[in-house]
Amino acid sequence: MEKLQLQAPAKVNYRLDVLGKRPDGYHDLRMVMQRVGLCDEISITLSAAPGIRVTCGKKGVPDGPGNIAWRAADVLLKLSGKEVGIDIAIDKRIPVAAGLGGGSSDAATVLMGVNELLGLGLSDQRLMEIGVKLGADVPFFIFKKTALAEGIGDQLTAMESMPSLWVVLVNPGIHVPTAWVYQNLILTEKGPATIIRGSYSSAAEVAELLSNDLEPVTCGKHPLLNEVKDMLLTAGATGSLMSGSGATVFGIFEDEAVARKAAADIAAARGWFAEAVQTL
Ligand SMILES: C[C@](O)(CO)[C@H](O)COP(=O)(O)OP(=O)(O)OC[C@H]1O[C@@H](n2ccc(N)nc2=O)[C@H](O)[C@@H]1O
Ligand SMILES: Nc1ncnc2c1ncn2[C@@H]1O[C@H](COP(=O)(O)OP(=O)(O)OP(=O)(O)O)[C@@H](O)[C@H]1O
Repeated sequence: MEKLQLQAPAKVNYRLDVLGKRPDGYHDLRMVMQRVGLCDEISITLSAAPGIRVTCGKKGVPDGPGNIAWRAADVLLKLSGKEVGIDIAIDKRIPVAAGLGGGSSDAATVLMGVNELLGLGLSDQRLMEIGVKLGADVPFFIFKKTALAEGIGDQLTAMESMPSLWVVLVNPGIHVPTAWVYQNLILTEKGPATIIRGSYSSAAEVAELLSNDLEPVTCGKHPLLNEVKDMLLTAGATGSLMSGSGATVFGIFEDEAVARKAAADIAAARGWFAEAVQTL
């Protein structure tokens, strides 16, 4: 039957301001979110045998109903009322529990893919409303543009203009549960919020935007991450920051060769995950 082969990209947070805690335990945020060209490969196949089957085969990622991609397919299959089977195979390239939104991107990609395969005709807006119930980052991956994200991360406004950059992602094998980071965040009174413009035109301008309120929490527990940030700057990055709740750290570069050399040198020296990718 019908099959789709799709790519689910990772994201980095150029900025993450925590504005306050909500009565439901979630936090109000103000973020700038950017997709990057490190992708999970997802194939979705419709079959006659009813049920949803997810295979991933990556350590730390469950097959079956524990997988966020399974839950995404389940919502749409139930909504369709159809008696078909959905087989999902995920080739996981994005580090897990790494602040790169890998699970959220898989879920968003499955929502968009199953919508198409089952001919449901749901709008992106509707898919985003369904997606936010699976995870706060899911709507961003359906939006598909560099965004100012507010609310819990689901109120999205497209940035007017952002430069195409090289991003070096470095993960020293540290996995951090997002819920733990938010639970250990100490909210402090801050001065007036920095203005976020709609338009940035160079790595130097984006570097001025780089700031993440979750960084002190994760770096406090894993001080090695401060060293990773410095390694990226020494290797020529215009700026470096932890992404999301961590523990992946990224550096921004204008020059492809410098970015590729930085990633190769860090991977060779320390044996860590280090890749140079482009912004999407
Ligand atoms: C850190 C980020 O990745 C930045 O983009 C997101 O804020 C997290 O997005 P996510 O992983 O899709 O988040 P969810 O799966 O919905 O929630 C994971 C946990 O993070 C906390 N959480 C998440 C989003 C938010 N605005 N406030 C929160 O406090 C909640 O305690 C929740 O239990
Ligand atoms: N398809 C999936 N891909 C990755 N992790 C998954 C998936 N399904 C379930 N999980 C579980 O979700 C947790 C981590 O999710 P994910 O990789 O999205 O974290 P993250 O990259 O830190 O996300 P964020 O940037 O939103 O903080 C792990 O406990 C993992 O077992």
